[in-house]
Amino acid sequence: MEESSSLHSLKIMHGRKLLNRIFASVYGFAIVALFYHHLLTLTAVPPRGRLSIFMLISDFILAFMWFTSQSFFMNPVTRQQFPENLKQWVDNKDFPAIDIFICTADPFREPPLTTVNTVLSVLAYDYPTEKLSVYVSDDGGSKLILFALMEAAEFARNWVPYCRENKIEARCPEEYFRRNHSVTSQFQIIENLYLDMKMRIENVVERGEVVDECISDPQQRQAFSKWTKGFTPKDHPAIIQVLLESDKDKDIKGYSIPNLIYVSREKSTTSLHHFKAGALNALLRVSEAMTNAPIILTLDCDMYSNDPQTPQRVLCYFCDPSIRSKLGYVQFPQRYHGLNDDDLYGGDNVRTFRISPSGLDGLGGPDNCGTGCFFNRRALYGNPSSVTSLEHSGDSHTRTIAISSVSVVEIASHAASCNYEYNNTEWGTKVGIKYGTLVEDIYTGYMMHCEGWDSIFCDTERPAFLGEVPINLEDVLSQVKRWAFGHLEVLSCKYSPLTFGTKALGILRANCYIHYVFWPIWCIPVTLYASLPQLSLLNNISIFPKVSDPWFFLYVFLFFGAYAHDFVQFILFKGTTKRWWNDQRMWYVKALSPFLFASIEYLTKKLGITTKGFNVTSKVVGQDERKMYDQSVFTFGIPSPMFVPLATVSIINLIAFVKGIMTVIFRMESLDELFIQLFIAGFAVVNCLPIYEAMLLRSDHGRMPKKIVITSSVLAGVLCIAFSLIVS
Ligand SMILES: O=c1ccn([C@@H]2O[C@H](COP(=O)(O)OP(=O)(O)O[C@H]3O[C@H](CO)[C@@H](O)[C@H](O)[C@H]3O)[C@@H](O)[C@H]2O)c(=O)[nH]1
Ligand SMILES: [Mn+2]
Repeated sequence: MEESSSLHSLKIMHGRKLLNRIFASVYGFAIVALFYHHLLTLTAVPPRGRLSIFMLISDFILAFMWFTSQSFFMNPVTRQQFPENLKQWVDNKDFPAIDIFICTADPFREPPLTTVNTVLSVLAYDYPTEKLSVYVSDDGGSKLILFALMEAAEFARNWVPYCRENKIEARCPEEYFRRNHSVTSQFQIIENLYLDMKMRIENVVERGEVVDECISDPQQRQAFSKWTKGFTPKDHPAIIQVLLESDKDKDIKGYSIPNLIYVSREKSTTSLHHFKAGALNALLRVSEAMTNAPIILTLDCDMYSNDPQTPQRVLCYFCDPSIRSKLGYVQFPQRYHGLNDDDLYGGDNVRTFRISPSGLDGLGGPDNCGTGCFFNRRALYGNPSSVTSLEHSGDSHTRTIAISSVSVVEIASHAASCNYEYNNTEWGTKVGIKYGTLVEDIYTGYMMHCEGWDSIFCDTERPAFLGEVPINLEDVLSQVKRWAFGHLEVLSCKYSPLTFGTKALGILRANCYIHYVFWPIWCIPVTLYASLPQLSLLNNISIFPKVSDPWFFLYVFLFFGAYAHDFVQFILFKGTTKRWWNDQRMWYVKALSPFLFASIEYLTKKLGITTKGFNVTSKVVGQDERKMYDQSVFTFGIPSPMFVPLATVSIINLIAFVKGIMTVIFRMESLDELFIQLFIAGFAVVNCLPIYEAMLLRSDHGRMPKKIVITSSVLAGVLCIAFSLIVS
């Protein structure tokens, strides 16, 4: 596929592949040696022998995670797309229709203006307008969202032709006006229109309701009348409102404009809703009744399009007859705007959203990450060879009745009802986005792979989509906790990658998913490594080889080898040293806190004590918060229990480190025996510097609350004393 007409290329990076494999072999050998050394130490006299068991457990888990992670590096590939060659393969008029699904759930955590910007950025795609339909799912059932979308529909009539005529690259208006300032009259007209719209939306949101004087059009009034008495976000009938219809509505230049449809699925307190998965499935059914496009793009409300040519890029795959029949989805990485230079909280998640999917790409396809994913509609209805899927492969061309007609809206409303969520349907098990976990994205992609679908990773130079990251620590930790919890649900489900996955995908591919779902287990080795060597150091117990012992070098190699490998991967994905440093620090933070909490919550749920819902990540940014984030200062602010393990561990490490140094200075003892422990404590102390600062030195809103400092200090003290008593 390298001729001048090819649509895409795939290159195996042979050099990298060889290096990765050599490194994996050497490192693997070193791990075997480590276990041999463990065997030798286990026979030593207590307390060292007793402690060694814990270090053995830690190292076993670390080795397991290392082993499963190696699959990501076994077949590195790069891809390129050549959309300029598309016309040789398919006529513009034969482009397949695309249904775009945008989910929002809470107008107060997800500002309607954010959703509006995302909607406008995709309405303005460089794509035949009559083939684009944008469906917005509003899980909050909020008038505010509907109002904002009505405003967006009006503005789109100006915005879409403006972007096309001026070949604008960034078609998210907020971003465009932030970056561009021009004096041309056309620019100023459109900017004023945008600012007016923005003001109206923000006013309504601030007021918290859509009052009568905000509505001018009788048709709009009728739409709002569906919010009858007794309507609550958790209990209301389905609402479907066609806001733009490409057959009827025209932009200001007289051209047709894409469809825009507001959908708020039925909610009832007696039925499960399955969070985002349920919302997407409702859209799947609604869109089937209305436009039934063969390609579906799913987006979170904050992920705006940053490249109007993205659909063409995707067609390079969907229009290639040699891969089309088995292609389940094309995934773009999650990338973000608004990160600070050093990416304080590792929000970029390079490992999760770029390094790992790119590794899976060489083995049969990346995992699905929920947003920025172009699905083959058929793939959501069955395996590649299933007959039933044929019914769903229709194109909007075959449609004859207008989507706003009473009969179509009635069918669509029925499709958005709760009836599909009761036990007897196949939705969420065999059909659509899969239920049963808070990470419906990973699980759905994984099940598609098991059914025989392939996927493709499209990591373009210019990010195709840009989203928002949480910029305060508490939000970051809660998001990670939800993901970790979701992974445990996949790990323990009927189709666990550990059992079903290894059979369906083979060990190499399944390993990647095993690595994902075991994610929270990092909490065990990290917690043990962050406390035991330090507590032992305080009691002068050596648990690692002396510096003069040849085994010492094994530890040095394992530590620096792992970090160097990680660093190189990070840099290859255009990371910087500072970002890498912050990212590795966040890895500890995640392991010590949200992974631990998710595991505990998961156990309590299994025991039937608690339940867990989807805590929507806040996309509202306070000014104070933004300021601290931009200055790269950690925000602890609220007294979250998730900060306790972090603070406790940082105190223990500091005490141990100080004691170790004092021993060297004042007692002039050589640290031959305790060197590794002192090194680990020192490394942790350097990582914890922002925590000490937040505990002791700061007085702003982001400092660590007294309650947390006191609790953690007491806990650290208790641990130190308890440990001394046990080992003495
Ligand atoms: O009941 C719900 C809850 C959430 N959402 C939507 O789901 C999306 C993702 O929610 P968010 O709070 O932003 O979670 P994140 O952790 O940022 O989302 C990541 O992780 C999710 C799985 O946990 C994936 O579904 C997302 O695509 C992925 O971006 C948002 O558009 C929400 O509006 C719903 O539609 N209904
Ligand atoms: Mn999000």
